[in-house]
Amino acid sequence: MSSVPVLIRLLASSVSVANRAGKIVRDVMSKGELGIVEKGKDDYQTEADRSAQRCIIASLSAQYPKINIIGEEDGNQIQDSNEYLVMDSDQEILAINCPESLKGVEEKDIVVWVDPLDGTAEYTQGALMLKRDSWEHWKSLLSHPFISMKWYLSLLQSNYGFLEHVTVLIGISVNERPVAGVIHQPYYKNVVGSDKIIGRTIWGLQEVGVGGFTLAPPPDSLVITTTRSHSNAIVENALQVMNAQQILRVGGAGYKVLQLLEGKASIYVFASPGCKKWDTCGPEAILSAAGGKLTDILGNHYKYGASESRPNKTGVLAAVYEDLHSYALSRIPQELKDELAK
Ligand SMILES: Nc1ncnc2c1ncn2[C@@H]1O[C@H](COP(=O)(O)O)[C@@H](OP(=O)(O)O)[C@H]1O
Ligand SMILES: [Mg+2]
Repeated sequence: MSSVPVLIRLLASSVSVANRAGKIVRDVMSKGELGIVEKGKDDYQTEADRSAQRCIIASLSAQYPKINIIGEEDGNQIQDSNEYLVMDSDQEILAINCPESLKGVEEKDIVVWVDPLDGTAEYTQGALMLKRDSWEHWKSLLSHPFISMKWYLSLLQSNYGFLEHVTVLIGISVNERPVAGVIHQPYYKNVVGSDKIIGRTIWGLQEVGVGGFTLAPPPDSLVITTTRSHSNAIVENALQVMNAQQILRVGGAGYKVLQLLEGKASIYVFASPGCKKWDTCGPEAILSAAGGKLTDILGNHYKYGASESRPNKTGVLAAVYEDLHSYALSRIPQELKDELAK
């Protein structure tokens, strides 16, 4: 076991702990007590964010004490977390042949970025689906302060509301660059043989590739994916200049990168400082392991060293093909780049 390089062991542990965190996310939802805290404008935290982060940080730091692990939520108290300790490792990942360039990586060289629940807005809105069999519930939603008629209709039409947009993200960086990552989708519905399976885990590793899903080429027409809950005038401006056939507004950075990887969207454009390092580290690692590229709106890569500032101040631009990324970059007007770089 100890002959397996630390980077491979860490990725295998991250896959296992992300699965457990996904179960925590589902359990909090089914208990129905979300414990919502408002961190800032349009920025919420729930009991699921807190507990899933405790589980991930406690489990990884118990096994890899010298790794610097940074989570989205404050207060990484790891006392009382024994119930959450996950010491399993994904066997498929453990069997991977480590690329030469990563064999010598030591714990002290690694920074891990954790977003225990990406798409919190969609998660809290998903709670509205809990009592979906009750007519009284649907009637009461009509007067809900956060729900427009358009949302109401889209909620009525879907089984899970926006819960499929929710992901657990773990990004592994070395020398400031993301080299491996995990995106777990707690509400993904899957049928294997006659069994209904809920949840899936996608991973990527530099020079090795990706797993947990089927990589698909981008759609024939230009489809842009972007935020559905954090838009503003600059974000919309950057969308307009793309000349897209369709705009897919979905929640979470992880889910948007999944849209690229599964051929549902061509480019992810978000011209705003709202995303943070934990939103992009894991997704960027997987996207680049699949041959894609994630940068800011100016075309520069983010750095993931522990001392980097948390916000991705100059936005996100990503695509599964380099030429689509270059196209998108060429469409962004200089004034817009200047505005974000201010
Ligand atoms: N204006 C803003 N304020 C706070 N967080 C923002 C934001 N814009 C984007 N984000 C964060 O970036 C992630 C993706 O956002 P979006 O779904 O709008 O594309 C979300 O992560 P979390 O859900 O983990 O908080 C979201 O909170
Ligand atoms: Mg997030």
